[in-house]
Amino acid sequence: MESIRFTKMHGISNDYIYISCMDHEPERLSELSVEMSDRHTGVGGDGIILICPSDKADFKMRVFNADGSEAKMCGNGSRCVGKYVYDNGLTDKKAITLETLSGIKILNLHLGCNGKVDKVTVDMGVPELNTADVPVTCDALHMIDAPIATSAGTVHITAVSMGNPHGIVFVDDLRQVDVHGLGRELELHDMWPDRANIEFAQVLSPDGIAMRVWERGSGETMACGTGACAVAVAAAVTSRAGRRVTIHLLGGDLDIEWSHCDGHVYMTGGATKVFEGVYDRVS
Ligand SMILES: N[C@H](CCC[C@H](N)C(=O)O)C(=O)O
Repeated sequence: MESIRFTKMHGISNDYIYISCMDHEPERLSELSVEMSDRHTGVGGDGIILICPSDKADFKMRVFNADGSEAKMCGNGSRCVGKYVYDNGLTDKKAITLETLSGIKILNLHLGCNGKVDKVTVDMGVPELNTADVPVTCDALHMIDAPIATSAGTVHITAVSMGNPHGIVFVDDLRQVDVHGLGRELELHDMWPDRANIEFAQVLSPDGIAMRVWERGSGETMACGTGACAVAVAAAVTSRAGRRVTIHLLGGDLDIEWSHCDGHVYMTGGATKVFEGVYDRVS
């Protein structure tokens, strides 16, 4: 039987199981994610996140959703990786680079009064709106408020990639949205060659947006960092809000700025350690 040491952490309640692979990487990672993510028979989480060595950056992050699919980027997860590597003494740097499947990200770590990381700002890079690069099947160069027929009637979708695909639906009242039914339907819509994360967003003010998210491969989560960035970009390109906004998610708030200077999206939010443990792998 293989025993796997892990640390449970969350980024505004988007909770993952973190496994250090600095010395050894478990096999059959997709199966392991399904097993460990189970909230009844496993540790419980939205997926697993591996912290690995890198020859291109200070560290490498791999993300597996609860259904075992591998994600190319995880905003909330990257903040927790920053906390993990600093608080566990793997680095003494407060600005670190993180290799992901969607490129190198830069993390700036903020310490609390206890000297541990409590908040992180992540340079999430440049958002991608070209439909071919999201990817989403669409004749137009960009998918902006495009009408899409669904079982709940026509919805209007804006497609954005933050290294992973997102479909954003702006609504007048989040309380009226069937996030689980419509979210799953849109995640699996055939316009997405690789499925997509689906965000429902209600603009509250020029600098405040509430959202809920149905994540590809994990279902509704309490928060999604890349999703919050995608919502901020979609709100700006459709003139619904400014380029510096607070996104209010079920699990907490994220501050997002889409910089006029370099076109990068910067996300700032919390990172929390819950507990450590050892998982005895069953299969
Ligand atoms: N929760 C993550 C996103 C995971 C993305 C994953 N669901 C996918 O793209 O398949 C975040 O904070 O950005």
